[in-house]
Amino acid sequence: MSAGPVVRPTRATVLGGLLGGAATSAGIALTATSGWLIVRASERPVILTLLAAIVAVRAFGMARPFFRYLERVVSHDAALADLADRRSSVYAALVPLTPARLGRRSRSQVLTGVVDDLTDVVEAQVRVTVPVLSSAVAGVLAAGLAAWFAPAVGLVVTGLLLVLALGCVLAWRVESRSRDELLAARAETARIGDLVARQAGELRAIGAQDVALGWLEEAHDALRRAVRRQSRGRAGVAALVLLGTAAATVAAAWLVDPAAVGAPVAALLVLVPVAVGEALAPLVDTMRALARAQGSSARLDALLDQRPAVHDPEHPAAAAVDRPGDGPRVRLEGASASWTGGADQLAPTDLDLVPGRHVAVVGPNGSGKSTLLAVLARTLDVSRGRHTVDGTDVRDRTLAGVRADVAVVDDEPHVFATTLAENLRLARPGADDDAVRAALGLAGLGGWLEGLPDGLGTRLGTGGRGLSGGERTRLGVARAVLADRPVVLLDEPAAHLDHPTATAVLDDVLDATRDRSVVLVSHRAEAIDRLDAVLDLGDRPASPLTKE
Ligand SMILES: Nc1ncnc2c1ncn2[C@@H]1O[C@H](COP(=O)(O)OP(=O)(O)OP(=O)(O)O)[C@@H](O)[C@H]1O
Repeated sequence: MSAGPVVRPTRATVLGGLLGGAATSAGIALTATSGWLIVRASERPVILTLLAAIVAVRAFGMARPFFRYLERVVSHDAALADLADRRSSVYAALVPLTPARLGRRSRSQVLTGVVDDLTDVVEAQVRVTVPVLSSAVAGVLAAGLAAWFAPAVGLVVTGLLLVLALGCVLAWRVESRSRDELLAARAETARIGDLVARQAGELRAIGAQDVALGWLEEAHDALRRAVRRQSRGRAGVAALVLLGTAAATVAAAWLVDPAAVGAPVAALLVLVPVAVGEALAPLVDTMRALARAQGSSARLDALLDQRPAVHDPEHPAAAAVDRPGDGPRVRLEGASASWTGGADQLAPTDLDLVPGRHVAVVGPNGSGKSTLLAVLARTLDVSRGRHTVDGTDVRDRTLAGVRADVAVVDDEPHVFATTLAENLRLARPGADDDAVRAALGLAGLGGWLEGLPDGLGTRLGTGGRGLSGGERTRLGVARAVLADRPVVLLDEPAAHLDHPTATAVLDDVLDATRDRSVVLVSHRAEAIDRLDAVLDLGDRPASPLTKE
């Protein structure tokens, strides 16, 4: 899926552009007719002859905010609706890419980036498409009106419009070029600053502090140069627009003959380039929004155009009906996997899971423990070897079918800003209160629940009750228990807990999942003695079950 073109006129943006054009034209007409009125009034005519112009000045003065308001309502309404639609479709496109195609950034970082980028792209409708259309409408009207009074002034205004268009192109080039340069320079400054701050002790110990400070100085210099280039570019474009307006005003004053058209009309014509320059100059600034939106759109496209790591087969096999126990038999035979399609991050691994069997997975950092869980949860497929469920290769089954058997508990279960009951029911919508209470009890949260003033209705998360690390982990376990899936994958559930809490939590987890197949990734020795087998991924190349 692509984020779509940045500038894409729709019915609403065209309507917004026309309304904006009416507002900008009213502003130009207000300046021009005011000039006419002031000069005509200085001739002290009969007051009645000025009435039409006075009414016109008032009408233009009121029309400008009126049309601007309508333009804002129409264009913002359309942009917000567009944002809602595009967010839904982008989230839907992100789901199949999660987690394998999202890189190593956390999901919240990915989501924050996507939300910001999408907002930039949608805002471009309001900040770029509408002003460009408005300016085009107002510019053409002003040039036509001036040409009607004096063709030469019409040509001058047309020339000014061309200068403004050139200013926009130059501004867009300045912004597009400086965007990448500034982003790279800022990232490099932050990276080296972080290194110097975090590793200060080590750098001092090896006498490399001055060298590192030199790198920081170089990074700052590069950032300064990038900012200076951008500022110079912006200043140059602003000067071009101002000089163009001044030159057009002088040219109009030189070309208009007050004796031929009368002093009031001459004043009106001389003021048209001033009014056009003033009303359309902000268009140059919209090029910042355009360049930013194009960068955001390119980032979104790069993310969303990826092929998901796993997908449904064309002709899925049916799930086994006669299972040996209460759950599936899951087997890995020489299974290896890669996140990127290159080198394997999980070396050939064997695993045999049957209901009631609890297996610990250990190994040093980066040995592929979480990758193994991703394979079992089918967010990643094996690159070699076999992954079967009840004898059927999982790639012949639907993703939903395989995942329906699996519950995953990671080291930081998310607590949503809603009630305790709703936080649990995410795992099994429709579960009644008794089932929710039972799951909390099995996860060791029974006593905690009794102490809550509002029981299951207690609000958690932002604005609600906070949870300790242990309570949070148990909440994740309670969700897995409530989900009632036969295979439970636990990714370092006790990672952030102290020793006694970790022991208690892991004991409760293993009791609560006694009849299920469990794979527990852990660096901690606390619970491992209670498990049926230990799979050591640090023990390469073979990966035997070392304890039976
Ligand atoms: N979503 C991902 N995209 C790309 N590479 C990844 C992704 N997740 C993990 N990796 C890489 O796969 C390799 C194995 O990582 P994995 O998280 O499975 O190891 P681990 O044994 O669980 O490590 P740790 O104990 O630090 O959690 C690492 O090199 C890691 O950088």
